[in-house]
Amino acid sequence: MDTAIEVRDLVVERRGRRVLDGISCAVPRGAVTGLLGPSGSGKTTLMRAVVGVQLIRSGTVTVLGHPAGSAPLRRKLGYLTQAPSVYADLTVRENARYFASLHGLSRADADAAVTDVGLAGAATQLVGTLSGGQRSRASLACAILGRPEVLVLDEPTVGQDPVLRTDLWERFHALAAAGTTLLISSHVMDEAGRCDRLLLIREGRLVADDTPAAVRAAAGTDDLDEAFLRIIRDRERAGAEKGTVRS
Ligand SMILES: Nc1ncnc2c1ncn2[C@@H]1O[C@H](COP(=O)(O)OP(=O)(O)OP(=O)(O)O)[C@@H](O)[C@H]1O
Repeated sequence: MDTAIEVRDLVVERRGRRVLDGISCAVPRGAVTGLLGPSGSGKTTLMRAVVGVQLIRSGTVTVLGHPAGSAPLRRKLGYLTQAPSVYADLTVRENARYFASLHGLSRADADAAVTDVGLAGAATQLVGTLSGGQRSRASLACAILGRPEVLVLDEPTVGQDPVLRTDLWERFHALAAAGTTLLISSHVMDEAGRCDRLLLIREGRLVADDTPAAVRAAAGTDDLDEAFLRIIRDRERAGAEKGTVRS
């Protein structure tokens, strides 16, 4: 496997509480990897560590062979945060063109990104007047327009209707087919099946790192929601048995 992101023994504490507890995983290049887990399980924290904006307690995070957050990665990594990061007093197009200019890209590149996220019809609308889902797509346009080698997208499909979600997933796969590495978080299990690989995280620990097919097979169910529950139950049972042996 050609690895784009490598995480080793990552421990993160926030306000004195351990929120990532020794995570190790590898994210393959040119594929869509889903980061799935319940609310508060540590998905955003892991993504922040990959982007290099999270203070870490120990461990290493390497992206395209460089330490996370280091200068060579600045132009190579795009990050979509959960909170839209576009200017409310500019139109969708003005935002995209502004971010394109920062990357030395053309207006045509900016307009293409706006079209890619399905916002061509709202290009001249002020971001402050968009719906939540549209605003999130305006942010997404700005994250993808530099054609970064690695895209870290924190819940990019929240608030989108089913048709748009399908369009966005098709776009993600088209980007991966063109060589982009995508790490995408979601807590919606029906999106897990759309990923090439899955990282399942719970309470700051990785509970699965495999393809959706292998996760289904290991858990003995086609339903990924159920598979996730079974994996957790099995781990808890194994942990309890270990505890019994020790005592
Ligand atoms: N700024 C912060 N200060 C202290 N603790 C934080 C901070 N941000 C998050 N946490 C805690 O870290 C843990 C992991 O949070 P994180 O945002 O990474 O989870 P998540 O899986 O992305 O959740 P969600 O799906 O709800 O976005 C949670 O217990 C959360 O309360």
